[in-house]
Amino acid sequence: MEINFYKYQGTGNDFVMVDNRDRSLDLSNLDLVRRLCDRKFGVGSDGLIAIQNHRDYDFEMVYFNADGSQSMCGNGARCAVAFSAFLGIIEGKTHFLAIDGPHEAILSGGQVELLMGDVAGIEEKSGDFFVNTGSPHHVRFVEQVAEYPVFDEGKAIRYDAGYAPGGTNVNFVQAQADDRIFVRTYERGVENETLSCGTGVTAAALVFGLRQGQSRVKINTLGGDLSVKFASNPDGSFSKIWLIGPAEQVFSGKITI
Ligand SMILES: N[C@@H](CCC[C@H](N)C(=O)O)C(=O)O
Repeated sequence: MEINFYKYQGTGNDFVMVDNRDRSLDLSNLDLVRRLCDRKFGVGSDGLIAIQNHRDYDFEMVYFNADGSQSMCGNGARCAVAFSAFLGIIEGKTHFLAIDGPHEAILSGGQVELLMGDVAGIEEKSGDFFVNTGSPHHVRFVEQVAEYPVFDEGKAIRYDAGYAPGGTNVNFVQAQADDRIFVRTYERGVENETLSCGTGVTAAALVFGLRQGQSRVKINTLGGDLSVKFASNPDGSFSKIWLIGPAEQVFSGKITI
């Protein structure tokens, strides 16, 4: 059996995308998901996204990490919006469903503005921070993020007993200006550093923006530039959180299964 797939990247976070409106791909087959994401034995990606029909939304995004686990993916959602426009499901604006609930997005040129879910607040963790932006994120500020041992430190925190059993993603953040940060992320489910993580930079931007009194933060990642704007509320929560950045189709092909 052959299935058409597309490859997308959003600031270097890369995804195998499948139009699964006909449900031809069996998403309960996690061995297949893992094989397609494998960089040696498959297409190779940080995750796989299936676009499916939904009665109440333009589409549903079903996201898997490369290891077959599921969570919310901000960069993946931006790519899913671009892919849905490519498929003719949506035009400039959309209302779609992801694992953490409904989202809105605006697509203009190659840029996607994604409305994230509201965030309940920021937890302090012995000088670091924890924020759930649809996926769990530990945030640590460091001096020289370019030289920081992201894999080793990220893995240690990801598997820390305090985050068991689910674990967490881990973001290392360097302030570059009053309204700009550099972020490197160790992602659970990929079990490695990725070039960018959308929910991760959102978590880092909320912590940094609140501290700096900024409602818009620019973010550099190893894979490119993003920005986050948000409203902070008196009770410590955040709303109207927009993650903004590029999403691009890089190639397409056929999967033989
Ligand atoms: N790369 C993603 C995050 C994907 C989910 C994460 N690895 C997890 O399991 O929590 C993003 O862009 O947000």
